[in-house]
Amino acid sequence: MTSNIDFSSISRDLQISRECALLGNYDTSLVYFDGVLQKIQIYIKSIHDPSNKERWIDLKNNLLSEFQIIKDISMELGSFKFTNNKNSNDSLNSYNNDQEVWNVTNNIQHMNIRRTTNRTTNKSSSEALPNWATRTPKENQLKSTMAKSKTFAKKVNTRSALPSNSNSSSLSNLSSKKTTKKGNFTTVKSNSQAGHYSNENISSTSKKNKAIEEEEEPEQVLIHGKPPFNPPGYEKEMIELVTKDILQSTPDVKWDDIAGLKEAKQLLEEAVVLPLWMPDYFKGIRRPWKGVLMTGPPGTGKTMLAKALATECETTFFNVTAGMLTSKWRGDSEKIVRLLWDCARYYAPSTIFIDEIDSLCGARGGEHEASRRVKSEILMQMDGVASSVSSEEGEKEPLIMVLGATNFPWEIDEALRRRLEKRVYIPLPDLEARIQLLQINTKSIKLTSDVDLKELATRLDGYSGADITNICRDASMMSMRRRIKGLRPEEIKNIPKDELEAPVTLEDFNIAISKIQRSVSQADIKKFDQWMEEYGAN
Ligand SMILES: Nc1ncnc2c1ncn2[C@@H]1O[C@H](COP(=O)(O)OP(=O)(O)OP(=O)(O)O)[C@@H](O)[C@H]1O
Repeated sequence: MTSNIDFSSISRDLQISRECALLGNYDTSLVYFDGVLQKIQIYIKSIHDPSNKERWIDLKNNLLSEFQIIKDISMELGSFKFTNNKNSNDSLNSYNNDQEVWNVTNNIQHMNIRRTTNRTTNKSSSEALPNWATRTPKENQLKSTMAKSKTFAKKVNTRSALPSNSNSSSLSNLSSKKTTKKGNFTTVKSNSQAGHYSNENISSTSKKNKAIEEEEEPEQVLIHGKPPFNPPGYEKEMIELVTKDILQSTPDVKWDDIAGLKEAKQLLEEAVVLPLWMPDYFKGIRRPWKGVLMTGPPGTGKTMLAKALATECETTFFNVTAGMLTSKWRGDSEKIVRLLWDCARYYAPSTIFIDEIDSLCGARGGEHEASRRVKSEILMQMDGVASSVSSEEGEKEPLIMVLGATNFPWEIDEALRRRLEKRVYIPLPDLEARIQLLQINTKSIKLTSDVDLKELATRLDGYSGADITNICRDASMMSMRRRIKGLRPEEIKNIPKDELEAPVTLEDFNIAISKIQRSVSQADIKKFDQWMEEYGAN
């Protein structure tokens, strides 16, 4: 079921994305980048050969870190907020001359693009990573730019929030702990140093930047009111992988962001919420499900469902791909699984989402030793968790829901299948869901009157949610592409924003639809139907 990947469109979009980033147009850059990552993700899901898959996963991870840098810069720039205080403009002007802290765009414009040699030159074209894939911007340079812009943002925010006649003593009330809350997460941060720096001459920055960075107390994130998880006996790097990369503070997806899939939403909610509400009832034979498997074609919303479940049910969300558990920790792979479950118990109630769970199984004949060990440990943890939750002793046991997702359910062996007791099919969107998808994806853009979403949805029969999102993204960029065609970077930078915001026309959609093919074939759907008939349980 290898997807036909359109390398040239990925290459073009990545190039546009990087150019936009270089020009300081981060929002557009992120939209393109997101599209590229999604296409690559769909392709990865369709690769069977483990070594080829691993190469593409590495590539995706490299691109993800590039994406994250652009996202961070964009967020930092967004945080440069000023009060209405008329002095705030003056403050800003005084910083403008400070090349060290202000030249964000210029620094990025002048960064070089690193080219590394493609080590896969002997591979066939579908196996070898294309040239564009191995280029990444100088991350260090971007990161140092980020550090500067962060420091700058802190100063500007601190300074502009102050009354114009403020002095150090009147700032003592700022030296308290500041607590912000988002979902299950509370951030406690001491800003006691704010007063020290706010009245100083900000243009002599570098020493003070350092001072701020050195003196600042790290943020303490409390999850479910608990301090950071830091068990003895594990390497720091391992703990960081689980608590920073796998544990996702704010999945921030709501049920309403997901088109269709009503039954899946209901089933998942019941599987997690009811045992939380009625722990006494869900004991013995009524114990909660050990795990739920979501299966279906790529790009149908499985990951979104897992994230929404965690958001809506307020459980701590652990988002992991099987590859993350096996690739880096080959020698120690079961240890990372134990740590993951310990962490999930600590922050319970928790949802552990394991994407590409099929890659832990050996049905393809290529099971690595690491995969085998990870799988056995997961099975043991699931058994352990389930038996403790169902304990009759009246103890309140931590609730951990394991959610697996796969595009290859037939690859999952019996042992794992048995633990994933509920098996839910996540299908391609029906007409109603396609209309909703188009509505969700076009809610922030203007459409001309000839665009009829219902008619478009009818034409998009057989397209996945991800395909439809890509079509909307592509269509929404058409007018911008027309406008910048043939222009030089300086000219592009000077185009007024409203000229780039022309409404999207039916013709734009037609062109996008003609370029983006259905990523799922009828034969694939048939395979899922057969598997669900035999093993489905919902
Ligand atoms: N039902 C849906 N509602 C809204 N957006 C959707 C839906 N299905 C897919 N999408 C869009 O497609 C993208 C990919 O979806 P998601 O990653 O959840 O799919 P998936 O089934 O997990 O795919 P894969 O199997 O490839 O991991 C989402 O970011 C979203 O933009």
